[in-house]
Amino acid sequence: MRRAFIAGNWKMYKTPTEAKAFARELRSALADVKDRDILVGVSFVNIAGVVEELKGSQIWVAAQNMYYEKEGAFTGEVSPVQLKDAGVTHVILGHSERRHIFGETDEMINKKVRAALDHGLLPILCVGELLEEREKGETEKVCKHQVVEAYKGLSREEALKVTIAYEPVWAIGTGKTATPEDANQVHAFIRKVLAELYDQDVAEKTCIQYGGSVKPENIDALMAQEHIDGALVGGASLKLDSFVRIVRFQ
Ligand SMILES: O=C(CO)COP(=O)(O)O
Repeated sequence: MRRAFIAGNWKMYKTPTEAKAFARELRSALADVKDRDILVGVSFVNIAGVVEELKGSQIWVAAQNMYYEKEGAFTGEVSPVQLKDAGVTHVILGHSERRHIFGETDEMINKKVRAALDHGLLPILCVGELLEEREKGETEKVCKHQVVEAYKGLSREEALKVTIAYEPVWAIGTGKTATPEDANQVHAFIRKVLAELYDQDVAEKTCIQYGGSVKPENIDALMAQEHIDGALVGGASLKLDSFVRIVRFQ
């Protein structure tokens, strides 16, 4: 059985002061939850405060992006070595907002996945199709391409360290969720791609989260699906009650 993994992606929300206070509240509200993995993905400037608040708890902290070089003249960028030292365990890579607003390519994402693993960070790789791609029936083709490109050069052992978040772009921040059955079908397909790239064991062990308008009202139905192992939650992770309810899915 795969362990459930619920992650909040705070995106570019919360100041350092707000993030610290929220992390403290979250820690106490979730203190008794031990049977699932929990993570918050925070802005770079919020890492130090949130890591401090969550130290010794079971809630992990992720960055939402990074550069793939370990150091150098890359003004404005943040390296995996810096992130590791700052206390994050995971890094969200290839989010659709990175791909579509900031022009990240599959090649860059592959380099970032490589660099994260080289420096002891666990990648959460986001994949997902645009609305027009879904309408053209290209969902599987797009997701396969993004997975194959991102995993290029990864050994089997490295592949086992990657979490995938399937986030259909048309469902992000729109209130439209893929139906649990539709999402499950794509998750099953992604597992098939992993079996082709590696083997059945990698396919079965890889955690695949769903993301896109996850809310307290739909989390239970999503998590009831065989191939949905968790969620990457945007808007609904910013409020204590809703994120706590999502983490406590039944
Ligand atoms: O992009 C997302 C998580 O990474 C999803 O965002 P929403 O939950 O706000 O739709």
